[in-house]
Amino acid sequence: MSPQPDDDPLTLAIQPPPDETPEQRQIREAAEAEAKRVSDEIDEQIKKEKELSSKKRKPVKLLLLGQSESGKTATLKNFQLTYARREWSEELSSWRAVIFLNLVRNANEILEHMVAEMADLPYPRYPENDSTEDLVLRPAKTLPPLKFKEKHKQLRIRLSPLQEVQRGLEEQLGAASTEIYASTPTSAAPFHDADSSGRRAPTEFSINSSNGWKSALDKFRKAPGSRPETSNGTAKFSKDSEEEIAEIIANCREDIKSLWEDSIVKEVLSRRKARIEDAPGFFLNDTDRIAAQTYMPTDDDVIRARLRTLGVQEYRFIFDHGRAVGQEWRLYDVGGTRSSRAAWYPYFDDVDAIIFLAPISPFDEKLSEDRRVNRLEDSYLLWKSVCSCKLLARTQIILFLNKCDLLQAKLQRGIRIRDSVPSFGDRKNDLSTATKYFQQHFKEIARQYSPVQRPFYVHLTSVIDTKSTAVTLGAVEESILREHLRRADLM
Ligand SMILES: Nc1nc2c(ncn2[C@@H]2O[C@H](COP(=O)(O)OP(=O)(O)OP(=O)(O)O)[C@@H](O)[C@H]2O)c(=O)[nH]1
Ligand SMILES: [Mg+2]
Repeated sequence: MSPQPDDDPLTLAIQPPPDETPEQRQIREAAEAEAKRVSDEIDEQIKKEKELSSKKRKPVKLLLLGQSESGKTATLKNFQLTYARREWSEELSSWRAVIFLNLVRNANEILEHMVAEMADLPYPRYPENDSTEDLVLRPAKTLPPLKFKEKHKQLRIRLSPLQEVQRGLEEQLGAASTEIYASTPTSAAPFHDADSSGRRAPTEFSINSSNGWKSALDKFRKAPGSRPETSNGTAKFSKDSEEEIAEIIANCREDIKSLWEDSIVKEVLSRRKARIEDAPGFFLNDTDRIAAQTYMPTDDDVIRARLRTLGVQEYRFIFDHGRAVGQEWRLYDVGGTRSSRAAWYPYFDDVDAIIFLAPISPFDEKLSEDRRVNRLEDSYLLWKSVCSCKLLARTQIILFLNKCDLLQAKLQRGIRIRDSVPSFGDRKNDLSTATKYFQQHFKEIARQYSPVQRPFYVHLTSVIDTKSTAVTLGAVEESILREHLRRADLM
């Protein structure tokens, strides 16, 4: 039998005494009201703290934008290296195949130039409407022929297995492992049309986890022992193909080094204006280390490895230290070629911040996908479109003027900016003047085209330098987090 209300010990305990005087009753009721007020206040405080912590827990969304080869993926890798060490370490070994491919490609490219020079083939010509003077190439014959020796023929024969290795690796790593050289001309910002018409770009361009470097690496990892088929259907690499590839490359080590160090080969490259050392994924100065069966990639190798991003890739990290420890960040890394940019627009919605990468070293280079377009000019156009995009009007944009190391090296070689950028005029041709000049140009575009004025955040970077990039990312992290919380408060 359940107790009657009057018998309940708790009810009995809190009941006012039967002989309570009116004064005692007043005091008791006041005390009860005060206790309730304190209790309500505590409840309210708990509710607010819960709300704040759920706002904090909302993932920070960060989009990496910029033309192809601007350093978006390299920046993403720096984030992972700095804030998610465990995942980074787990992935390190998967990059071995990509680095092998980069090195092998370096060697094959030199061989191609050497063979062309031996056969006295004319130098490649770029389209008629290409206006850069240094690309107007002469036929090989105008210079005295180079004195190739037996050694060069031997190198060509002994290094021929590297062609098969390159094909095998490209097949296994998929489309991300090859660059786009020419595509149908597209505008700098094909997403712009979606913005102005108020329509969203088609969503089939959204995250496609079956492409991009992450899945390229996964494919390779899942395929130990697989037999990649060559174009004629024969299986070229048996057993553990990566180990077999490592062995072939290790056997070619001395020849690769000898090719790269040869003075006639250097002259070939100079005549053909092939600056392999400035191109993405250059590893020929590390042949000793990489062309070894026991080779394992270092942090720096992975940052310098080149694998093109396809589509849009999402990476989720829980930051393992720093101010944002425990906070989830979602980084979106996009493919930067002109034809990939239509896929960006759906990601502009609800993004906390954008890091825009503009490489400033290629002021005298053309886009590989459209050889009529100067790379710096393309970055200006893209920056203008991003700054003027209405959907991004209130989004924090951080500009990285990247590849400062390569710019420095170029200027030291005596390449004059004003030859490619006439408006640079008679300014001093040094790093500090050049970076100030480019920075001013980007700042002016932001001021002129942003629908709502916003602070101009800029960093001079060389994102292959992991130490200095970690410091930059520290500042970026703080500023993005502050903005993230401010936005959360407004919601
Ligand atoms: N020397 C130097 N190399 C850099 C720098 N930033 C990036 N790279 C290298 O340039 C190459 C291209 O960089 P990625 O990060 O792959 O370029 P991306 O912007 O992701 O290019 P897409 O995926 O094609 O859009 C890689 O090999 C990088 O290691 C830099 O500041 N200095
Ligand atoms: Mg990329």
